[in-house]
Amino acid sequence: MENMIEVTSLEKSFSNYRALKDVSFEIRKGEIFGFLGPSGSGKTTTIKILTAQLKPTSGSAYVFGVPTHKLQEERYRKKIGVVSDDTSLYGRLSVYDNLKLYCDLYQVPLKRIEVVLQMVNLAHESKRIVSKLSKGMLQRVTLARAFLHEPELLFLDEPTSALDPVNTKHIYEGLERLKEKGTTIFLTTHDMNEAETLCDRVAFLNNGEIQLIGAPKKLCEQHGDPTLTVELIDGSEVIVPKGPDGAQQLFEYMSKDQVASVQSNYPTLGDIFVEVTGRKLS
Ligand SMILES: Nc1ncnc2c1ncn2[C@@H]1O[C@H](COP(=O)(O)OP(=O)(O)OP(=O)(O)O)[C@@H](O)[C@H]1O
Repeated sequence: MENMIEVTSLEKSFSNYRALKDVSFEIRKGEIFGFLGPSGSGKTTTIKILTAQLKPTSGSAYVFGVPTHKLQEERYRKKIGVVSDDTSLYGRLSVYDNLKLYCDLYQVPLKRIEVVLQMVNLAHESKRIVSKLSKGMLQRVTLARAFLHEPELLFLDEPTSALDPVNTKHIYEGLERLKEKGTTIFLTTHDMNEAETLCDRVAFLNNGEIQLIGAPKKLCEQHGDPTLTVELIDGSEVIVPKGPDGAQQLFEYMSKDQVASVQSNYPTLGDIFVEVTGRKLS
């Protein structure tokens, strides 16, 4: 599969502080890739380098097969969408007028506004003045704006941090739809559930270093305990090993109709993060 992003031995220092240390990863076309790390681990710095807002100190970063400094060119800018804390919306204008300005800038038909407002559950709020919106609504307008020009590559810096569960679910559905259309998504989050729900692969970032990369399910299997917990109908629990011995035990419980449930003993991504980095994510 074609790579959308290729980062090799990336370093970023601010004065003497090394914010990114020998960071390497690639992101395939059409993937949702999660960058997970606690506050200060270097997630935003990475996004800023990948969107040409910051220059790396050393190492290389390629997006669409070109070095990131070329991304300022209009033909590449049009293919990228970025959502971060910095909303850059016009406070005195309505939601609709903010999006209209963006349509003009990116030569997008105005009918897209309705589509993206529906994606972020703001279809009935288009006349609201931006300065009067809640933090969560602002976050959703920023997402709508990033979806407007149907970018090939989306950078989302903690896209649901201000959202309630209903709107979070709405955004997840929107992101899944974009993925189905082939959009590649680079997502940073503190939220392990978000990563497990959305991401094809995740990288754990800690103190500017990548400590683990993989598909959430695979990571859980690799770090899992090779046992099953069998809950019996009398309420007791038995741990049985996976494999032929466990199968025999399970068969005996089942043939006596004693099994209420069977569960794999997999850790969550959060458990693995603590195991690998020695620290909690949030
Ligand atoms: N312009 C800057 N000048 C000096 N230090 C900086 C600058 N930008 C980031 N840093 C430092 O680099 C480190 C990584 O910051 P970064 O914003 O990338 O972390 P983060 O993982 O995105 O954190 P958060 O989850 O809180 O947004 C932090 O220690 C931060 O203080």
